[in-house]
Amino acid sequence: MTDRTPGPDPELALSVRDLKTYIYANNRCNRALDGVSFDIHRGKTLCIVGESGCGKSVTAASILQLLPELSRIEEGEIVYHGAEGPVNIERLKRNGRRMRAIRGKEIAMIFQDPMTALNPVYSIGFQIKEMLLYHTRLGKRARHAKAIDLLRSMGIPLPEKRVREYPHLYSGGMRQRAMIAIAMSCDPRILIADEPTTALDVTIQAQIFELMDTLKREQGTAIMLITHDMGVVAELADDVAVMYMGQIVEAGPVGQVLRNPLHPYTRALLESIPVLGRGKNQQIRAIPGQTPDPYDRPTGCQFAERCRYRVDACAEMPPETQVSSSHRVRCWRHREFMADAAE
Ligand SMILES: Nc1ncnc2c1ncn2[C@@H]1O[C@H](COP(=O)(O)OP(=O)(O)OP(=O)(O)O)[C@@H](O)[C@H]1O
Repeated sequence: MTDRTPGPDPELALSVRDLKTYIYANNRCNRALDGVSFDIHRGKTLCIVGESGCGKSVTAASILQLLPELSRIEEGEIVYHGAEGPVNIERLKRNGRRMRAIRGKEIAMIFQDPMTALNPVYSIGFQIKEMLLYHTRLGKRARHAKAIDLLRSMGIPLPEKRVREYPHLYSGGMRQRAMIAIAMSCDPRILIADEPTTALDVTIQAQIFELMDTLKREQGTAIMLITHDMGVVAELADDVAVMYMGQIVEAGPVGQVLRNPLHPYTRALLESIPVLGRGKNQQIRAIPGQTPDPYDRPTGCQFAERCRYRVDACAEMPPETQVSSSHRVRCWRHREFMADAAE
């Protein structure tokens, strides 16, 4: 008999399973990530969306082993699928050789504010070349040529001149492009982008998103994009994971989740975005109430207090239910929303 067990998915770049990352302060514990699972695939963008404090950045920091002090991965797995086979990141030493090689070279990150990542006292070219020196075997000339090529491919005009310039001479959009150039310099398999365009105006924002989309399509980079904006999700995501208070409350292919949102929180996020062309009288609903104190969470559904569909059952934590092969949700009442969509 032939073995029909499916082999590992060759497109899988990262898989996170039941990840629990806790932060400790004053003898109290914040379950910042409380059982988070998702996959990131090559050539696809996964958007992680949710309000401030839901755990988006702690997810990124867990993957890169850059967690704040007094925080710890308590349970779960983060498996990076690199060229040399799977690696359990959570078992690596934070500053060990393997983790340092993965961080930056294989999994790169760009941040909201490029000035926090760019060093003001070195030229942009120097900073790209440093990455190449540290992570590749390229010689001096090749590093310089690659730095210019990278700036050119990021749409920076006159790259031969600008490679020598310092960050303060770059505009906000150009700095963000330079940061992406540094991140992409070693051809990472995964690019994590934490709200990369929040500080930029909408035209530049659209250009940066287009650039990220090109990287995904042409280089097969797997992108994990962190955002609080459902508009960004609709535009860029292949898959989406909606987070609330350290849990993924709904996840799936973007078309399925946006067309048929099954969690009241996803619905509320969708109602909170303005739609172009509907005029200024359109109903945009802010989500009422506030997130609970992370150090003193309710035992049941974390969203219940703010949920207009709340019932008694919500005092108990709803299980995660798989509603199709790739769409999952954590809400006692999701079947009713499925029925709504079918009508
Ligand atoms: N350095 C830190 N020290 C203590 N608690 C932290 C720290 N960073 C995050 N937290 C806590 O961890 C939880 C998750 O926060 P996280 O920063 O991941 O949220 P986020 O979704 O990225 O928010 P934002 O959109 O504001 O960046 C929150 O309860 C937050 O208060």
